[in-house]
Order: sequence, then C-alpha cells, then structure tokens
Amino acid sequence: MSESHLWHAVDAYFTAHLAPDDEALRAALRDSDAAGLPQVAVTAPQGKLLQLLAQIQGARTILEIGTLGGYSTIWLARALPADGRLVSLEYSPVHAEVATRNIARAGLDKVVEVRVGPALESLPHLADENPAPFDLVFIDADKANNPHYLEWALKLTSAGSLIIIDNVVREGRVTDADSTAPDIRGTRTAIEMIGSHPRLSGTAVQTVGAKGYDGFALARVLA
Ligand SMILES: C[S@@+](CC[C@H](N)C(=O)[O-])C[C@H]1O[C@@H](n2cnc3c(N)ncnc32)[C@H](O)[C@@H]1O
Repeated sequence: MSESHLWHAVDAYFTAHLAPDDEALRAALRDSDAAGLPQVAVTAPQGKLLQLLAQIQGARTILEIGTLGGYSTIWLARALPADGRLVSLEYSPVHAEVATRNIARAGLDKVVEVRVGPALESLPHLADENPAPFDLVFIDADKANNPHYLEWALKLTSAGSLIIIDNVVREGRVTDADSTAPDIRGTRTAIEMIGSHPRLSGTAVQTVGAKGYDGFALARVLA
C-alpha cells in the first residue's frame, strides 16, 4: 500500500470510530463539491480536533478566517452553547453562499454569521464593533496573509484565548528560508511571530492524513 493510501485508510478508520459524520456534514461536503468549491476543507478527524479544542477552551465566541463551504465552521460551531457566536470571514461570495446554506441546514444559523469580503477588510469592521474577545480563532485562508491575521487575532482576543493556524507545513516547504512563495513567506513569518511574541506561547505539529502531509500551529494568548 502506498503511503498516501495508508494515510487515507487510517483516516477512514479514525473517522468511523472517533469522528463519524452525519447528514449535515456529508451534505456540506456534497454541496460544496457540486458547486465546484476546492476540496480543501479539514478532514473529519481534524474537524473533531477543532471541536474538542473549542470545548476544552470552553469557547463561547469563535472567529474563523476562511469559511469555504462551512465544513470546519460546522464542527466548531457545534462546540458552542446556544447563545454562543461564531463569525466566519470568507472572500468568495460563491463560497459564502454555499456555506450559508450548509450552516443553515446544520441548524447553526442562529450562532454563525458568515461575512463576505477580503478578511483584511472585514477585520477592521469587526474590531470597530468592539466584540467580546474571541475565545478561539481559526486561521485558514490565504496563507500569505497569515502574519496579518495573527496580528488581528491578537487584537481580537484576550489572555487564555487560543489561536490555530492551519496548513503550516506546506509539504515541508516551510523549512525553505529562501522561498519567495507568498504562502511560505507568510507562514514562516507567522511561525516566527508566535515564537518571539511576548503575548504568545505556541507550537506546531506535523500531520499526515487524507489531505496529505501538512500540519497546524497552535498558540495560547498569554496576556
Ligand atoms: C482552505 S479554505 C478554508 C477551509 C475551511 N476552513 C474548512 O476547513 O472547511 C480557504 C478559504 O479562504 C478563502 N479566502 C482566501 N483568501 C481570502 C481572503 N483574503 N479573505 C477571506 N477569505 C479568503 C478562500 O476563498 C477559501 O474559501
């Protein structure tokens, strides 16, 4: 069995026993595919990890940057209490429309708000509303802007909040200090910001699975 087949098989086994999907999650992926959205949502075990982290965090408010079809949004929003709030920022009106339908079908439209536009334009508007600090921020959009998203996450959180950045390994390309690729530069800057920022304590973990070889960074806001 090739490495990639093995990763798929293990993910399928973990999914069946630990992160079983339901009709709302299946339909979210089905409709995202039917609308031609890229197949870059988190896997079910990763979605379950996000949900567990939000639960461990006791999250009441979540900010997501990069909605796609709302698959990770559904996993995260299910960790929230009935009066919780999740704001998800999405550049593409088509992705946002698909996500909004998927989120409504999952019965989460009272908790989740999808805002359309470039996140770097939506974030200042959000900050102007003086929202309660977000307990968890999930950054999963255009990787070149990861350092800016991390800066905004720091403005919109408080001590004890958790910040997660997805896809920080880029099949190992993150080690290439000479790379001029915007996603690598953005990811490296974000990793190095986490490492040196006085308000952050973080780590990063490499992963393999149905979506290949990648990883995520996790940072706790200290003050
Ligand atoms: C990797 S996908 C998100 C996957 C989603 N979090 C999930 O796991 O189900 C990245 C999304 O970020 C969106 N995006 C890209 N650039 C953006 C920007 N500048 N502002 C907001 N969203 C952006 C893309 O349109 C895409 O839908």
